[in-house]
Amino acid sequence: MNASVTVRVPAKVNVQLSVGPLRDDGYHDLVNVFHAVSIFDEVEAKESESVKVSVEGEWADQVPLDEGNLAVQAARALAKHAGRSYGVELVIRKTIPVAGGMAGGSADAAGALLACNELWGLGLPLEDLMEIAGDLGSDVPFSLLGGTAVGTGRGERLSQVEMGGTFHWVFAVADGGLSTAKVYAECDRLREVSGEQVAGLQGNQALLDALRIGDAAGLGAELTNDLQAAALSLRPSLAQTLAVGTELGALGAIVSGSGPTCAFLATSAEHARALAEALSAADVCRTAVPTSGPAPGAQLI
Ligand SMILES: C[C@](O)(CO)[C@H](O)COP(=O)(O)OP(=O)(O)OC[C@H]1O[C@@H](n2ccc(N)nc2=O)[C@H](O)[C@@H]1O
Ligand SMILES: Nc1ncnc2c1ncn2[C@@H]1O[C@H](COP(=O)(O)OP(=O)(O)OP(=O)(O)O)[C@@H](O)[C@H]1O
Repeated sequence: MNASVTVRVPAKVNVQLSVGPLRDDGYHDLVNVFHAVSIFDEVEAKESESVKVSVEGEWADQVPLDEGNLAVQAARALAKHAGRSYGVELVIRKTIPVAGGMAGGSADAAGALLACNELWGLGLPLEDLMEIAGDLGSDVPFSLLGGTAVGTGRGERLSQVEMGGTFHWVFAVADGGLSTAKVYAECDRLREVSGEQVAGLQGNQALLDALRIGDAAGLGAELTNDLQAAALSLRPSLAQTLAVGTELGALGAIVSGSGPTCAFLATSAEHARALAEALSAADVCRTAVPTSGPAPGAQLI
């Protein structure tokens, strides 16, 4: 048994998010092309008699410290799977924005699964952890896997996408988050009002080809997010953030998942740095962060 284990887990952006009709269980079927990016939370797991959590970093005050914390839920779910009442002290070092559409809570849950599996010496294979992850949240399996992957079902059934290079991104982080459930509900409401019929869900071949050959311009042209209209309806100021990034030369601009973070695709690392500076100066976001993808999934460090 190790006395302490630390895991690093990436944030994500959805480069295609196609949303089907509301299911009877309250979820939506998706075609969800996830792409992990190099913004990471760290989850440290230390020996302890009981399950405890603390959070450090810029976003710490927005993260619950009780049973609502997804990392705590993950530790408990893993102990239950193992049939034991293990304890753990979890320390989350948060860099991923909270309620930002970048799967921050899911990252911490994935980190806790991997760290506790190691701390408790369980030796469960990734496929078992992925199974537990899917019950914790639709995005949690991808946080374990990382890279780029197509998610179907609720987004929890994953198949990895072959990748041909590195993409350079800027994330414009907003003040205040958006509730994922409310954004899905707003998507349903807007569809009801407009009478829009949801067509069959399928992967966009041009997008998958652009990912495969590392074609940033091709990827930028094909970015789509069915939740974007709903996020803009709930947070109209995001329209200006997207417009400014586009005017500043982004190859593509999109709301990240359920928002309110906006993602911009750049031509190079240098372009991403310049774009981030210009977005910050334009005063259309709280902060703009240059980064790249794909990033690896949850990893012991
Ligand atoms: C928007 C995305 O981040 C895109 O990757 C995900 O679809 C959301 O994944 P998540 O945050 O892990 O969401 P969950 O914790 O599974 O679900 C939160 C809520 O989002 C809605 N939800 C989520 C996933 C899905 N396929 N359909 C949904 O309608 C449901 O109202 C659900 O109660
Ligand atoms: N470890 C955690 N980190 C962040 N938020 C957490 C955590 N555990 C529980 N939460 C709760 O979950 C809510 C959603 O946070 P999260 O950062 O996962 O949103 P998100 O990035 O928009 O999710 P997604 O992109 O998966 O839809 C927060 O408002 C917070 O109350």
